[in-house]
Amino acid sequence: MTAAPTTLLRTAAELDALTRPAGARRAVAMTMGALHDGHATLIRAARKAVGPEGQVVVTVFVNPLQFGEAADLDRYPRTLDADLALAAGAGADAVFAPSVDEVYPGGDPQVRIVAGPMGERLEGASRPGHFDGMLTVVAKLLHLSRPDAAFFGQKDGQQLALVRRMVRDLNFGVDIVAVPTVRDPDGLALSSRNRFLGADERRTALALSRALFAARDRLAAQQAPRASAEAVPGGDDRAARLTGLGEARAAADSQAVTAARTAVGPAAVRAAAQAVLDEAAEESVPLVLDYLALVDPADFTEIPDGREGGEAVLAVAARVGATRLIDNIPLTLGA
Ligand SMILES: Nc1ncnc2c1ncn2[C@@H]1O[C@H](COP(=O)(O)OP(=O)(O)OP(=O)(O)O)[C@@H](O)[C@H]1O
Ligand SMILES: CC(C)(CO)[C@@H](O)C(=O)[O-]
Ligand code: BAL
Repeated sequence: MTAAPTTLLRTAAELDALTRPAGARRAVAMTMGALHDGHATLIRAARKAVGPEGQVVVTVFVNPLQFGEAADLDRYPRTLDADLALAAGAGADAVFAPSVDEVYPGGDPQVRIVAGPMGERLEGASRPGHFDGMLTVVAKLLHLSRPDAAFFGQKDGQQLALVRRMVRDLNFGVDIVAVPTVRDPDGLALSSRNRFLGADERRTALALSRALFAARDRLAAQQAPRASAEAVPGGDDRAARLTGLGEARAAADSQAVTAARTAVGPAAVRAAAQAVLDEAAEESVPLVLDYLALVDPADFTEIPDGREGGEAVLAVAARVGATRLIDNIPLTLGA
């Protein structure tokens, strides 16, 4: 079955004139185009949320304001015809694909959203001004499309956290919905920039997701003995009693269990990921690490080594050849 075509809207006036039935909810999925299945998942989630009566608008706009390197902006893929077909297949009613002049008619805007300290860490440190430019266009696109809900991918975790923060701090009155990262079967997070990777580069790039999974597995392995330690009645007391009885082997086992109980920590999680990245740095097509950080999902500050519980995001950014990639994974410490 071929999907109903989406309406292509080129101007703010056309978007403004897009009507919806009374009571129908509108959802927006913002993109920079070169759509892939990660975007399709966002659009399908939006469609599911608003139902068949609702309206799904996809925006396709490569926002110059959020690019630092001119070369990155120039080579960013632009594939509007394929994007329209993908958006239609995923359930979009309309695609808003304005020109740069349409979005910024007076040139670069004088007044912008400032991301603040949270926008200066990690991605913000590597791409100065990126998050100010991103939030400025997200604010504009929210005003132009006036949705009830906007859908963002967890792959761009810091972006998602900042959009949530802007909407809350500045009372935008729109629901921000997060969509889990969609990956290729081998683990690589889908990204429009993946198309720049040659076969060898792609093999090296797999180290990003492998590093995150290694950290997740290290955490799970530490948590399994910890869970059984908690099931042993008496823990440390029992070890002492057994030593007293000369049952040295059993005491050693109990002490190992106690040690495992305290071993769950940020340093071990980071180390597991770092080991994979270090290996990839030695490949003939090397991975060049930008950052690996275990952060608090609320504000993207680094989690101190002493913290053993709570939600965390392990985030990584690296270059392979001329392509810069990011990925992250949510983790629960001490669960
Ligand atoms: N693999 C993915 N899974 C889920 N959501 C994704 C994925 N890739 C992108 N998205 C989301 O789609 C929206 C648009 O992202 P964007 O157009 O920048 O795509 P992209 O693949 O991240 O491109 P790139 O990282 O190369 O700029 C963002 O909310 C982003 O988080
Ligand atoms: C949210 C966004 C569309 C703003 O340009 C962009 O940062 C993206 O594609 O993630
Ligand atoms: N996917 C986030 C947008 C950017 O890289 O500029």
